[in-house]
Amino acid sequence: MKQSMTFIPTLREVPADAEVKSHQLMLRAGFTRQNTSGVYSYLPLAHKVLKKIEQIVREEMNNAGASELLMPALQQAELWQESGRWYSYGPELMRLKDRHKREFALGATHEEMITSLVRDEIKSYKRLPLSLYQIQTKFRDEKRPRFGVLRGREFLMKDAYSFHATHESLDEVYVKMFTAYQNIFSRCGLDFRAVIADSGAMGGTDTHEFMVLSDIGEDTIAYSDTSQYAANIEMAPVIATYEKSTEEQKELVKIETPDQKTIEEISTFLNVSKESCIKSVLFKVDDKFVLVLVRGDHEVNDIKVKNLFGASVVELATAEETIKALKCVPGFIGPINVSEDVEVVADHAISSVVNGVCGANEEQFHFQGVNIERDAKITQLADLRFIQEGDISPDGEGTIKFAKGIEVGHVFKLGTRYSESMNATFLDENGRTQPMIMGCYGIGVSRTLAAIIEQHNDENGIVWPESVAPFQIHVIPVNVKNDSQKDLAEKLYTEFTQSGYEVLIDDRAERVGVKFADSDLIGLPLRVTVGKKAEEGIVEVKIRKTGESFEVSVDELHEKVKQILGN
Ligand SMILES: O=C(C[C@@H]1CCCCN1)Cn1cnc2cc(Cl)c(F)cc2c1=O
Ligand SMILES: [Mg+2]
Repeated sequence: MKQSMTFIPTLREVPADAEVKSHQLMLRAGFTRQNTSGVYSYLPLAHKVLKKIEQIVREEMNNAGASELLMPALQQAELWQESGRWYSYGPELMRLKDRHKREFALGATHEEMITSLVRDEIKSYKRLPLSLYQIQTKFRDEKRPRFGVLRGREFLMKDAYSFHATHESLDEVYVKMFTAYQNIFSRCGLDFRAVIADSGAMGGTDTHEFMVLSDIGEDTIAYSDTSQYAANIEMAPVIATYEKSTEEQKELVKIETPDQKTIEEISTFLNVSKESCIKSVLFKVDDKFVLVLVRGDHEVNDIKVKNLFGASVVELATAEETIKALKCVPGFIGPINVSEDVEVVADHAISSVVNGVCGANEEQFHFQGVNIERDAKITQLADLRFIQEGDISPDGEGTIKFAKGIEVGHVFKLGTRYSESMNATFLDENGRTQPMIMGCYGIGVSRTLAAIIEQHNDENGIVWPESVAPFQIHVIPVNVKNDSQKDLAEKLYTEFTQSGYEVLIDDRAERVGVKFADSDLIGLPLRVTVGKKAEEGIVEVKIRKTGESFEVSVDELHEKVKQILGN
């Protein structure tokens, strides 16, 4: 491709509103432009990288036995009404009406679509298992689109779905997909971890997320410092046990604690440890109030609360709701003398608190000498806190450390969540009608592109792994007005292209400083500069990754390039 003919609008300055490296570099290197919040165009260089990533995805999906198809983005509301998700999803699901006022969703995902397609055609166990996938634009009206294409409202996803007669068959395909994902992200040059995840509203059992390690990742990974254990912190179970102090139980005493609300303030004001404070957090779990107790040095894990109650919505109660439910302003609430319509549950660590402190459900007052099993009515003790660094690893080996990750893949064992609600059944070998067992497997293709940039860049720009680079070689004539430089550069461009390399030539009449700065920004693996020594048949080769550069005679050049780029 000739740069004078294509469209690579590079920027000298770092755009102010781009907070993360990949967003900055995609704008500066002319890979993307934002059209509106969360909506982006992928310019020619980004488009070529997307195609490279897609090609890797296709090869691995096909190798895992899946067949590619393409489903509609326009999804009739009836499908989502059958699964119930038309009602359970809120503003994130983009909806529209056609000219006949019929309602549609813009595809946020395709469980309903694929299930309705397969149920009409597959009736016998003999036709199972079946794995299908697509690579298509998804629409999700994110509340806070940010970080460029990392969290957009329109993005490219590979979504695969598998259908099975038995759970064993699903297990087999799940492993094949898991392996395919490991291959895909390795081939994209990513440093990633597969972590045990929370299946959330998807139901089903096993689920893993593929996380690219990055400080700007929104997800927190809890991993063991000695074993292979790694989980999304949302679901990492806590197996720690707590020794109970032997001190005598004291009387319950109400004390004045003027304006002392947080655990920090209370433990300082009363000169007690955080471990002996009881943190009370009021949630709305679907449509009822639940007061969750955790030890003062722990945090409530709202996903665990959600899973404990099998709820679809769990939200922190507002101040008004708190006053309504507990007859007390936030900051002084607690589990003692709580009205019947508030359920109180506690994390396991609470049972080790002796003579603790908690809110008195009276403004400006707390209780001391609190012994929960004596003074309050707890309906359940459960694992309700976030795991912390230093906790014992859930597999019993080593201690937990945290890392931030960008979720680029997510695989689920769905079970019959959709086949039952949408009546996708088959006749098993005994002639009995059964719901199909399903799996689903997603990769954020456009997010993967940005994640690669997050992990492959330096102070001068992007440093593409060769496997996904938009081009392999950047030929740069220093001065296109000098015939020997111009002719040699074009000759090399033609020869490299004929040898099968993908070549970008900067044939613009720009100053060499601009060309080199743009070349570093765009970040192709290899640069061949044709400058003053063109007459002597000498060019300069530069390796983008290492910064190493050296002069090479033209007749050794092809051999040298072959060594560096492989092929
Ligand atoms: O997408 C999945 C599960 C798997 C992931 C792999 C590929 C197939 N889908 C989970 N999820 C996430 N956000 C969503 C947002 C909206 Cl607005 C929606 F309507 C539905 C979903 C939704 O279902
Ligand atoms: Mg996910």
